Amino acid sequence: MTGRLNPLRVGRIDYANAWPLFHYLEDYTEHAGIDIVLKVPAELNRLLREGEIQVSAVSSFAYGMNDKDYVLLPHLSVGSEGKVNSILLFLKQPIGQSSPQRIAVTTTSATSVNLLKILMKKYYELDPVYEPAEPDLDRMLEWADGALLIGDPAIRESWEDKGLTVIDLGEVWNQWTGLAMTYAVVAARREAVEQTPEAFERLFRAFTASKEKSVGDLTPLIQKAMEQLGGDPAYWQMYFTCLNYDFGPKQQEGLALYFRYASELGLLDHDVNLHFYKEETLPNR
Ligand SMILES: C=C(O[C@@H]1C=C(C(=O)O)C=C[C@H]1O)C(=O)O
Repeated sequence: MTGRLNPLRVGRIDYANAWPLFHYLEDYTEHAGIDIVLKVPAELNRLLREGEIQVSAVSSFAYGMNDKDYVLLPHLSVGSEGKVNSILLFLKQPIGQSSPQRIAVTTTSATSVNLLKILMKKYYELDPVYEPAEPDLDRMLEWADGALLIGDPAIRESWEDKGLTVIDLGEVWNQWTGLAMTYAVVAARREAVEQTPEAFERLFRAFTASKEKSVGDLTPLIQKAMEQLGGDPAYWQMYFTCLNYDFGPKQQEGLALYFRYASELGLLDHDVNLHFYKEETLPNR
């Protein structure tokens, strides 16, 4: 044996936005050594924190809360520089006409709920009350002035015409700051990486290969998206192209500003450092 006692439990976000990271992952790990746990982001955030899974695509905000216990797998993320198309605030009235007092926020998110709070406070200079709710737009708007949805439910609602004002949080963030925004990162529990470094190296290579193959030819993902979620090829081509799966200096700069604002507003109680599992032994990092 190679020091790999148990399969690594790997959290996979159950939304189309993360497909490129995962679509070929099991092919590249040869279906050995990993168990995939498919959940919405908030569930994965909890499972990783509790050590029920060792590595996961999680909300970037969840990494920020636990940066001392986690390390990042380099070059992997879900983000956008501009429109994200699936992190949407649906409002009954445009903000210029009437300020929302109560906003229902999906229980599935961590990054976007806090991004909304940052944008409301600092960009729109508004202070609504936020109430967590199951991601069901019609029910949310029975009692709220606006509702935040993410992922596939946001995509489905963006195809309906309910006479609502729709705000794309990735677009507002980019117009305001000029920067990219990163919604999810791939994080591992530090002690798990230390216990089985070879298993993580294999997993990291498989993630990178899955991402490159997915982005290199979107056709299979577009086909799957149409079968599972509807829409047409042009929509999905646009959707996967607006998203970005790298985590280079540009993405890190945007996320660092997000974390700074989150700390300023008391959404995080400490400053966040980005630790990468491979580079962390290098000096001056
Ligand atoms: C792009 C998206 O980003 C997701 C948003 C998340 C959050 O708000 O916590 C978490 C994971 C991301 O995959 C989306 O939901 O559509």
